Amino acid sequence: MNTNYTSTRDNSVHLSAKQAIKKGFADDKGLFVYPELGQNQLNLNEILKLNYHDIAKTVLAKLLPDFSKEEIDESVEQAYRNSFDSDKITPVVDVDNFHVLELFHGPTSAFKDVGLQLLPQLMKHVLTDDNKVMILTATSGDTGKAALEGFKDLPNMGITVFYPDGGVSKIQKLQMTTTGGSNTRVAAIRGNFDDAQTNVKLIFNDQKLKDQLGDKVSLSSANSINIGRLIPQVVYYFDAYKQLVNNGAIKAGDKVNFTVPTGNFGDVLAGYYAKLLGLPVNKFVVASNENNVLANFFETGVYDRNRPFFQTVAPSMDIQISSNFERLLYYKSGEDTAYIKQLMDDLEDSGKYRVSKDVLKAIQKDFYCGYSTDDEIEAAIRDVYNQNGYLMDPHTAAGYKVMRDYQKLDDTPMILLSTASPYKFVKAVATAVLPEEADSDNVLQTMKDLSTKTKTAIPDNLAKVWELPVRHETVIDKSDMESYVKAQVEEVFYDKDQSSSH
Ligand SMILES: N[C@@H](CCOP(=O)(O)O)C(=O)O
Repeated sequence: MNTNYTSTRDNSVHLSAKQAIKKGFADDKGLFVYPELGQNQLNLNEILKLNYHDIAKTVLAKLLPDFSKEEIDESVEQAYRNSFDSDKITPVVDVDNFHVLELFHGPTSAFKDVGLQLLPQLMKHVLTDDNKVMILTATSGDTGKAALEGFKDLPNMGITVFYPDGGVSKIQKLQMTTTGGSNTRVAAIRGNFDDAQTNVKLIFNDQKLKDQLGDKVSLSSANSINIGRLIPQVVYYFDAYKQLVNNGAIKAGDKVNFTVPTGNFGDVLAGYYAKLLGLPVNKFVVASNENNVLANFFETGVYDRNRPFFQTVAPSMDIQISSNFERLLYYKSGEDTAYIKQLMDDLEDSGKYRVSKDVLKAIQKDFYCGYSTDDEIEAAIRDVYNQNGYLMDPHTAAGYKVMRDYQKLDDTPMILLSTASPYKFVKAVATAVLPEEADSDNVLQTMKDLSTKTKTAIPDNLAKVWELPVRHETVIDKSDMESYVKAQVEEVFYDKDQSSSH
């Protein structure tokens, strides 16, 4: 068996990709990583000849070596055959002197669909006949709905989503709470995203709960902490580069920059994996919102989450513990798992850690980081719409502002990742381009007016979500998440007669 994966916190761990996907999260609280990722690169010239599906198969074959060719082919085809409204899956659009990589053409209008249409298909090949898995997901708005949609009604799989009560947009909430399916569960928690993510991680490592669930039921994750969610995102970096080569914007081998708005650091880490696998990238420009822990880290080398938590107009990035940053530290420290364990223990004990000068320098070599305030996000949406007729969502707009700052230093061709449809964040977008309706409580009407004014189509799933009955109204304390999970495992796997209204 190929046991290519280890833990960021203990290099004596050896697991296959299938085992890592099934577990989602390491027993030592670390994340699964593929050591020496840069040692065996992909052939860029070959990749440039492929369509999206075939690039996906090539990347997966490299990073998930214990999946058979048939398993990978079937998973990719099932994931992407009919679910996206663009043949390109993730099309690149030219705007001004930069390119926008639109990642919101999937069934829930967010980039999370790219990973979460594929992860459930991979999971089918991971579970043996009598295995059952409950997928636990912490969301600040986008991952939740994409995970619910991906895992809905799949045999032997259940999906439980926790979101911060009052901490997501009205439409994000509606998307999640109207989800059908007999195996879907959604609970708002009294707390923020970091509380949800921290408690989900604690639940994964709760031995008493594992004993109660027994051998046949395991828990796993649909967040980017799971390599099966993260690796599919590597694909669109290669595909975007190919699109630029094909439309003559760059020549094969030229370097590009990517700007990535991010909270949990998964999306931009997937880009770094693409670079390690041979994609010619000069810089990754990382954009946060006012929860600017990462931006401060890039200046000081100190990751310090002891600060107020802000609810911003870009709620999916309202995150102060960027889980995947741990994976970057692993690679940038020379895969020093003892060092990573020490840093993460410091974070747990005191809410902060300081990296060495060498590690900070190594990170700054590939990454630049900045942040955007709510006012800057609003101005960016307005300016780009007025000047270029292109409508951005608030997260993409946060990226735009930081990208413009960085472009003063470097004129390498730039690709800005657009992470979600503007129609998921109608209030913030209307404030920028439809100010007369910004205060309206009628979000559906504002959505329609936004579409009329900007001559852009409302994605089907977001237009129809208003007609669906609300099925999930549970609100719980964060301290009750574990008992909630236990009860949902019982219902989903052992009591098929239960009403699916939760
Ligand atoms: N931004 C996310 C938060 C979780 O991030 P993930 O990429 O690790 O799933 C969200 O919208 O839920």
